[in-house]
Amino acid sequence: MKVIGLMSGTSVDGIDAALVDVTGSGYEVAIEVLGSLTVDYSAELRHQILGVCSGQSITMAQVAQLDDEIAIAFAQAAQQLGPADLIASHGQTIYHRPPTAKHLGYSWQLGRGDLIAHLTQTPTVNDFRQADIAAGGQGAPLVPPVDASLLSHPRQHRCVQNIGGIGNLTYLPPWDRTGQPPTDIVGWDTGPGNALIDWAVDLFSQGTLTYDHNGDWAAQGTPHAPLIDQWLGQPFFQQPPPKSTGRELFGADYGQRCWQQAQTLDLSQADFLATLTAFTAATIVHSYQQLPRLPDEVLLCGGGSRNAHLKAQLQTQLPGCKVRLTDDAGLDSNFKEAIAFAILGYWQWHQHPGNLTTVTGASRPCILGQTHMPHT
Ligand SMILES: Nc1ncnc2c1ncn2[C@@H]1O[C@H](COP(=O)(O)OP(=O)(O)OP(=O)(O)O)[C@@H](O)[C@H]1O
Ligand SMILES: CC(=O)N[C@H]1[C@@H]2OC[C@@H](O2)[C@@H](O)[C@@H]1O[C@H](C)C(=O)O
Repeated sequence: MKVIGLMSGTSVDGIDAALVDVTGSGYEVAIEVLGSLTVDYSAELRHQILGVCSGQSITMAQVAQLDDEIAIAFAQAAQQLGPADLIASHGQTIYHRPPTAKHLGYSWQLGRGDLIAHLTQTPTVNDFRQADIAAGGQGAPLVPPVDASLLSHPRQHRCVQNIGGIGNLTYLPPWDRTGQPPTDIVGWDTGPGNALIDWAVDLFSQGTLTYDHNGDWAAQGTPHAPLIDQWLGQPFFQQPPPKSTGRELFGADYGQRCWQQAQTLDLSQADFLATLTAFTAATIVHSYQQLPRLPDEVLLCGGGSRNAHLKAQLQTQLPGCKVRLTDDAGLDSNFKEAIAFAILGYWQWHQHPGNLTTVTGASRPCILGQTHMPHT
């Protein structure tokens, strides 16, 4: 079955799309990636989405307009990849509230599925996070079971580390990828990925740059170790899994507070970027220290895997693990999340549960997503 996976994440940079031929059943799926592309959001649309994510008030009419603009952009991205049997669209997260002891989680993705189905004349699955959340789960991360199916190694312990706007890990004990996955797979959000670095680069470049290319700017500075230790003391990092987070915590306000602290210590812009980058690496390593054991290999994906400075820091802080890219295990690190949603869509179509309760904390396995059929 040919499935198009569509994903735009917490970096809000654009839509990643992958056309994937998926075969097999359950966790024993096989894939061939037939095409992929990224469609950048227009500066105006990105600005609007970031505004909403940072808590800016908008009217219901503006929400409706934004929802449609995102759906149209997603449909156009799918159309560029050509016809498919199914579209699996994550949509654009504009709000994510993890569950607490008092209330269920809440997660809102814009880009309505009915409109994508109508515009592309292709059945479309979306709203992947809702069923897991209704069952008491975090609703995120959802990609770990796909990581298990595509990236488990028969003898080695692996971790897959996505570095998007937010970072998330999947811990994969050895598995030969037949039958049911091991019950000790875990995964959770590690904290900020590129979100804080992107925020600071945007500020320092007065909006002319959106990210620190290869980490070159951070590489010119010196990290401030006591500040990193202080930031790691924050409750999110002490909280046991399952856990998830978003721009609601690691957004502009958080970045602003960090920059104020750095200024009182007379840190230069480069020193601040070096500190944020080292902090991002430290949050990931901190999460790995909570695992049953350190992995033999860490496979990076997401845009942050192209930040050479961040990757080098991870390798230094995890001396016993080989830090590589998912490409080294045969999966394109730039499009892994889009490919993963194609598989999650395939699982919905075949009514196979998509969440791992050991990851999200949901009370039961759930069929994830809603399918919208096109009306001819
Ligand atoms: N060459 C590079 N050097 C440094 N950073 C890079 C480079 N290329 C991309 N990035 C970073 O990757 C980000 C985009 O990553 P990605 O597309 O994985 O994010 P995302 O889709 O929002 O992810 P998620 O949903 O997992 O949060 C950019 O905002 C930028 O910070
Ligand atoms: C609510 C939401 O959109 N969460 C994203 C985000 O981006 C990274 C991290 O936070 C992860 O938990 C999740 O995305 C990935 C694709 C997931 O669900 O596995």
